[in-house]
Amino acid sequence: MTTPARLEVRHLIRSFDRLRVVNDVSFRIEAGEVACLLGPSGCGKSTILRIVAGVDMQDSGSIHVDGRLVCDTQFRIPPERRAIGMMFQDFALFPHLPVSENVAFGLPGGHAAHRDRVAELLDRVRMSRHRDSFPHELSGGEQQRIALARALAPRPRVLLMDEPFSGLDERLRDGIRDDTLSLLKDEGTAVLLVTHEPVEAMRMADQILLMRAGRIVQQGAPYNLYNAPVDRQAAAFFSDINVLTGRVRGALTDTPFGEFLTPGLPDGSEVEIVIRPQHLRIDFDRAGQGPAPTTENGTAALARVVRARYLGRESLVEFATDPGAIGLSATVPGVFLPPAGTPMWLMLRRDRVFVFPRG
Ligand SMILES: Nc1ncnc2c1ncn2[C@@H]1O[C@H](COP(=O)(O)OP(=O)(O)OP(=O)(O)O)[C@@H](O)[C@H]1O
Repeated sequence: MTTPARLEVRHLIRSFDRLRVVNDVSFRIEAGEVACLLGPSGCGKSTILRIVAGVDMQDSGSIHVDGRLVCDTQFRIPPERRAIGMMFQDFALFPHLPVSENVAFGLPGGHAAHRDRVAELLDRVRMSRHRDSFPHELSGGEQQRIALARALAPRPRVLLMDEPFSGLDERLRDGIRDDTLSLLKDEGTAVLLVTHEPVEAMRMADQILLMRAGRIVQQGAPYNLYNAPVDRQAAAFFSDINVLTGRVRGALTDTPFGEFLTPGLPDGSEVEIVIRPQHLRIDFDRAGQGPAPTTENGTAALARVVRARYLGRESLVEFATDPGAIGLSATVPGVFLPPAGTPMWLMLRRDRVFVFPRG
């Protein structure tokens, strides 16, 4: 028998006005693991969070914590007895209570009974000197740290976080995310975090649950989602993509970059060959006839620069193939700004190409 997960959600379904906004969603999160529900606005992420928290009810499916049933359609443990903590986007601190009382709010007996735990958490989030301040005296980042300390104070088995960094200044976010992650790991709680930002999910998650229209379309480690997306949309969620289209003939598809193996797809069917801009190779030998084909990079295709822009850490160069005028983008580290019209040879990193039947 497998060990029960800290949080397990089985076959969750929820409809509003006969529209299924959560459509047969299942996943497991282990203790100490951070899972990110990632997807575009309206795909059902917050609805799942609310059902797990107990403030909304599913139409079917069940929720289990450490193997114990928390809620199905017949049985329901009330939210306050689920050992599930919640941290909201707006932090929802109590304005009339000082920091220490805010942190102690969910603890039976309040601050007086739990001075050590409150002090430990305030120290951990580097807010000890603000213990007597009121929320309005704190910056957004400081309020976030108090909200985190408050959510963790009762040692919840599971912590739910709904876009917890979205209200923060962009420049502060990376640092706060990293501090939050290290505290969550030390506490060993299972975390279900909702976000619509791929960068945030990549940075925070042990496991990403990628959602679209009420379903989980792919789940796994950030590395797997980035490097082995299930379809074109999943690939496009994490970065810009280049797409070449072609038709299968004898398990091969011909493109300006040579033939690609497309086994298992019927003759005549259309395929999309997807590549991220950082995996398009530019050959800098501009005057020559182009590099010889290699197994790693396939055949080179001639293209002309349409536009080049400097983005800070890298440059983005847009090309059109010659002939064919297929638009392709490549990112190049540092400053690389060739003038429009410059001919260049391009190659695709074959091991980084994704081939999908055309959707
Ligand atoms: N109480 C409700 N009554 C009717 N429709 C609802 C209700 N709650 C959510 N919905 C609808 O369900 C869908 C999913 O909403 P949900 O808030 O779960 O999406 P989300 O992925 O969290 O989006 P966002 O990132 O914008 O918060 C939306 O179309 C929303 O309008």
